[in-house]
Amino acid sequence: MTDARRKTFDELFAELQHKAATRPEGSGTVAELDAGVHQIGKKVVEEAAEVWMAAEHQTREEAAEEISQLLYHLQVMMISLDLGLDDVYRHL
Ligand SMILES: N=c1c2ncn([C@@H]3O[C@H](COP(=O)(O)OP(=O)(O)OP(=O)(O)O)[C@@H](O)[C@H]3O)c2ncn1[C@@H]1O[C@H](COP(=O)(O)O)[C@@H](O)[C@H]1O
Repeated sequence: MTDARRKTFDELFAELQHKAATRPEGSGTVAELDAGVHQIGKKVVEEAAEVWMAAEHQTREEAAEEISQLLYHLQVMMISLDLGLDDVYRHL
């Protein structure tokens, strides 16, 4: 991971929505969506634990990477539940 910004939260969400709609071959997102809410939930919990461990025992950069992965899996869960960004943002 470089310091250059690759994409924002909203941009990633739009990309994942597009993947879900077009189902390109080889997409990990499509595979995770097909695996279902239970499996996505396990990834969310796994990544949350990795964020915690990285925060306590690893570098800030490693923690940032784990946080990005947690955000990704949360977005997959949102799409699986047919939740849009506004459905979540209105609770912030
Ligand atoms: N940002 C992410 C992203 N963050 C995390 N992950 C996935 O989350 C998992 C990270 O888990 P770990 O590092 O713990 O690795 P792991 O435990 O070995 O992973 P698994 O064996 O469980 O798959 C991996 O499966 C990654 O592929 C992501 N997968 C995809 N994206 C982005 O999502 C977009 C769509 O991706 P595709 O659907 O694959 O085309 C692209 O822009 C990608 O860059």
